[in-house]
Amino acid sequence: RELSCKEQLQSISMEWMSQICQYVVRDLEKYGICVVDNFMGKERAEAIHRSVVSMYDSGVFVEGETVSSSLETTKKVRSDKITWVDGSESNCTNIAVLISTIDTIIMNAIRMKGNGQLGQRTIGGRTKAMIACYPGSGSHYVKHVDNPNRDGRCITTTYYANKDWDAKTVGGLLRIFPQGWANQVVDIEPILDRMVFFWSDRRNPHEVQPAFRTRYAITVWYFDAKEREEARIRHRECALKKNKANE
Ligand SMILES: O=C(O)CCC(=O)Nc1cc2ccccc2cn1
Ligand SMILES: [Mn+2]
Repeated sequence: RELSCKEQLQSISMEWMSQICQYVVRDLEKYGICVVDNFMGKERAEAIHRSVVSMYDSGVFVEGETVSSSLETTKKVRSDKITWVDGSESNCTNIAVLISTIDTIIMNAIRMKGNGQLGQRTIGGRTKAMIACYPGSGSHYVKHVDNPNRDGRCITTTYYANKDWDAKTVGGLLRIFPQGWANQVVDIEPILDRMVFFWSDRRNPHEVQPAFRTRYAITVWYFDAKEREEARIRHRECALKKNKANE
């Protein structure tokens, strides 16, 4: 019988967990970026790869929105296809284990800090998991900031599910331009079972370079409780203003 999500989680040793949390806390606070390899282990990583491939083949992915740079030309700023899952969907048990593992790491990283904060942030909630597929043939994502205007998202966590990826031949690098590092860039190959954590705000502009092979990534964003609440209030106020204007 397939182990339940809970049983699978328990099998992940607590020792490993606390090791990873230390890296995440240290690297996020020091560099704003943390890369962890062999995050789920080879067997589970390959199962996640199979799950996202079969989901993609089943046609549930939709176009990532294209932001028109001006009226006449709707320049394609991104060409990924996405689908959102919470892990309860069919064929998503492994993704549910991935999401729970990231949750545990983030929550324990905060507990480790003692003051209940990670980088002066109090984490309060997260998005569902966004599975993105770059269908190859040069698909990319132009340089952007995930959260430029305080929408509440504070940590971006992206997991890569690409077998035998070789960026020298098929591109697809995640390139981060960390603010305050002069003109240094951080190039991250989207290899199988690699997990990346980085601050979602203007500290980490990043791009996905053109990929010439199908490229899968699973992203979960964690909210800063205070910033999220403030964003909700601003959102409600501007909705009220709009209603008043329409009356
Ligand atoms: O796949 C990677 O290496 C990262 C790709 C990436 O930056 N994806 C992404 C996807 C997004 C989708 C909606 C809104 C904001 C978004 C910001 N970033
Ligand atoms: Mn992004």
